[in-house]
Amino acid sequence: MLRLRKPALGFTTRFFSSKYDISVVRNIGIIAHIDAGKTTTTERMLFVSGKTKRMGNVDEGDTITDFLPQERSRGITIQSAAISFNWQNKYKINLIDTPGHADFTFEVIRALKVLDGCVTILDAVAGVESQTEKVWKQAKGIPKICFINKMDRAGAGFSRTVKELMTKLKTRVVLINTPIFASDAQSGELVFEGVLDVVNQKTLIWDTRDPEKVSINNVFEGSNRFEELYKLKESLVETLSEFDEQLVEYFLDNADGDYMKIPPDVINKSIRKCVLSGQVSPILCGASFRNIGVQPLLDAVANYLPSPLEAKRPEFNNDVPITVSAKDGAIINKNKNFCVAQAFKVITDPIRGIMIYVRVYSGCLNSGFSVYNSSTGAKFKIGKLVVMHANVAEEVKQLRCGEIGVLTGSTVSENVRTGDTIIAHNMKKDGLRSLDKVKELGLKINPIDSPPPVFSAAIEPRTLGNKKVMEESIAALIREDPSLHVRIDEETGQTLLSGMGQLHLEIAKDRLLNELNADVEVGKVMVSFKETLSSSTMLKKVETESGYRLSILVEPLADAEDNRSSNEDWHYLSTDNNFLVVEKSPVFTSHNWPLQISYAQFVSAIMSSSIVALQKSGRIGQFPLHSCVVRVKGDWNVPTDATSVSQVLTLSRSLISNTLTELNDCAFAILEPIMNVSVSVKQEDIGDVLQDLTGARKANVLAIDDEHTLNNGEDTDIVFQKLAEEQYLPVDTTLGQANISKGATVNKIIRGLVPLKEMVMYTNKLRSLTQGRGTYHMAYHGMEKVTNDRISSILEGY
Ligand SMILES: Nc1nc2c(ncn2[C@@H]2O[C@H](COP(=O)(O)OP(=O)(O)OP(=O)(O)O)[C@@H](O)[C@H]2O)c(=O)[nH]1
Repeated sequence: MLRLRKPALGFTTRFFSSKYDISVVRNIGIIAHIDAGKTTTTERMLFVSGKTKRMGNVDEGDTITDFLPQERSRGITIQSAAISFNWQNKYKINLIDTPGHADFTFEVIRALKVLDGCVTILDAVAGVESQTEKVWKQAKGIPKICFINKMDRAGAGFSRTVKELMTKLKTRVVLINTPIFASDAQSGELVFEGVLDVVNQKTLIWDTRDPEKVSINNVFEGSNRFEELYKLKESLVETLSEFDEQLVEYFLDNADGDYMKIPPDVINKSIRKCVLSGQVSPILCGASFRNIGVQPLLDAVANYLPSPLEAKRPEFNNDVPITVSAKDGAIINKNKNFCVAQAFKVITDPIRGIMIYVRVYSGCLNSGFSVYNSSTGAKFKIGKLVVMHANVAEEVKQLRCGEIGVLTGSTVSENVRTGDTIIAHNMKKDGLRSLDKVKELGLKINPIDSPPPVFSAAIEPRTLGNKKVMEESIAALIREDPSLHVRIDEETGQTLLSGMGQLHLEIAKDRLLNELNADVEVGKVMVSFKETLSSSTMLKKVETESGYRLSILVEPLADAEDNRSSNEDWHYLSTDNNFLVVEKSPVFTSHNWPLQISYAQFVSAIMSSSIVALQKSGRIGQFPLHSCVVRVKGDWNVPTDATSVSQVLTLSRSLISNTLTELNDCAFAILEPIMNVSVSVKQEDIGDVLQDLTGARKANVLAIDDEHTLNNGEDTDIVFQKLAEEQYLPVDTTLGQANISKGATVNKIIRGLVPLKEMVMYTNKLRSLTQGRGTYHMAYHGMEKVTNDRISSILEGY
């Protein structure tokens, strides 16, 4: 028996204090459908790496990463938690465990923004579920490893899940290990006990009572697993050879044409190359709950996922030269001392106050640095820097290129929001003096998109005296979670809180009442409708005696996208798919900037006024505007001696409101959220469920498939179907050969697009139609114009 566990480091040990080697850093995320086992796998990773001394369990509510009271009581992940640990005393892994529930999709989006690689977890019984497909698409361009978890469950199908991965996610795969089962002496049933390691040509069998004990044995020619291993290794090498000529050369020159003679380091190098170029996804299997398969998964993270040196570059608003050096990491604009970081998460800690999570993309951030927020134009000093281990903080002096850490301190809280770009300069005392005004100070990493909120609820203080506490508490919630939105209804004066779903609003209510002690009453949860424009407004212009000049119009997003040119600068307005477009000024350029205020401050002022003006301007139901563009013409002017942007703010707000007021009613249309719904039912219930969906719920049914079908209707790819058929896969002994192609259960999946309004209270209806056997999952698909015959029913509810 070997012990695979590494010595515990404890929470406060800095991993690589003196010499910093960026190539050993792995910034990874764990993504999957709800309940696939993300948190359980994270918890086991922390244990086997020596980070924790005991294993937490989701079911007992004592995990490290799910530390919010709501997470522990409900057994689900609500917010993504970041934790750092090391592996093999060499690799430093910064891991983010993300939520699987569709209502918390923003948490996944913002984590993916700063991650370099992902582990996708799958439930071996459920296979590729709808949210897996969604997060896979969201993680486009990020190298991914797949871990087929829950191999211990009855009905687990390893090969069936691999086939689904290939056909539904359209990915090429290489099998790193496959399951090993043993026959239970008493029941005769197959019990999952370990894996066949294809790369190292070994078997790994876990002692489930002690997760650190693993029995590792070579598979020699003539032994009972050799034939299977040979076929798997052949398939692995053949797939890699399609993408890696060096491996073909090695095979021909050094391995005498024998797949088994290619050593693990050569295979690992080839897999790494193919994973980084996005050509294949390595597949591993295990049962985290039974502590099986986690160590090989961590090896795969270290071996195959990119370091920050190899990771995809962030997308910037401006073209700027980026080079990479092994010592310094990314160097932006040939300036080694130029630090660019992005804030991706804000939390309020009861002891430390506001904490801003950042990812450093170039240079170093030091505690006490003067920094610049190029998204808002604010300058401020950062306080302490810390690295988080879930909810435990370790103070550090510096965050270096590629690292993920947290900014703290009172100045930080007022000056940074989620998505902002932080810029620092490590050369002079006044770190900002020698930076290029537009190329460096104007550099912004594209912000983090927040999907539109689809549900809202009115919130009222129980007494008038509680109004201020309520407003401050809502502001604190939104600062942490920008996928929550608040607006005041102009007509009723009510405060409306909107979010991604019913659960999202329920959790927000819970936090307002119990964590933030806001004594509020929350009304009925209602669907959030929007309005949009079908034609542009007139251009409105203002010119003041003191020298301000602004020309603004509002247009439909589709029109602005059709006419997009390099002469304009696009800024996302943080909500409702709205944008601000600023046409380039021929007067104020990078070389000629005589103004006291910065470009970032000017843009930020118009962004704020646009957000407020667009929220109030719907004509038919007074809903917020969606998919619109506020365009500022390039002839704008600000007096050179103006030190504040308050005038820009006031003027732009009234221009936008006035030009929208002048539009005809027929230029507005109501939009409603449409959901991607999949309902899983028994064959005998399908008729009733279908009738209810297509009748009362106005569903557009796209497909009815067998569960585990390899064809997911919508966009089947013949090439991947064929590749999946040709892929060598071990027989799913737990299911029997026939089940690989036929599907293990008789459940049917109905997939369709349904207006969210018609899905309210669906849980109860489905329960009664299926005697509690049916389940469903829905996720936001998009906003669609409401047909004329439904407008009155929508307005009735408001
Ligand atoms: N049988 C079995 N159950 C598992 C395994 N891994 C996780 N589970 C169980 O599956 C359930 C969900 O596990 P979680 O780790 O919370 O799943 P998750 O993907 O983090 O869930 P969300 O974050 O809420 O989406 C819990 O009851 C776990 O005990 C496994 O390997 N085998």
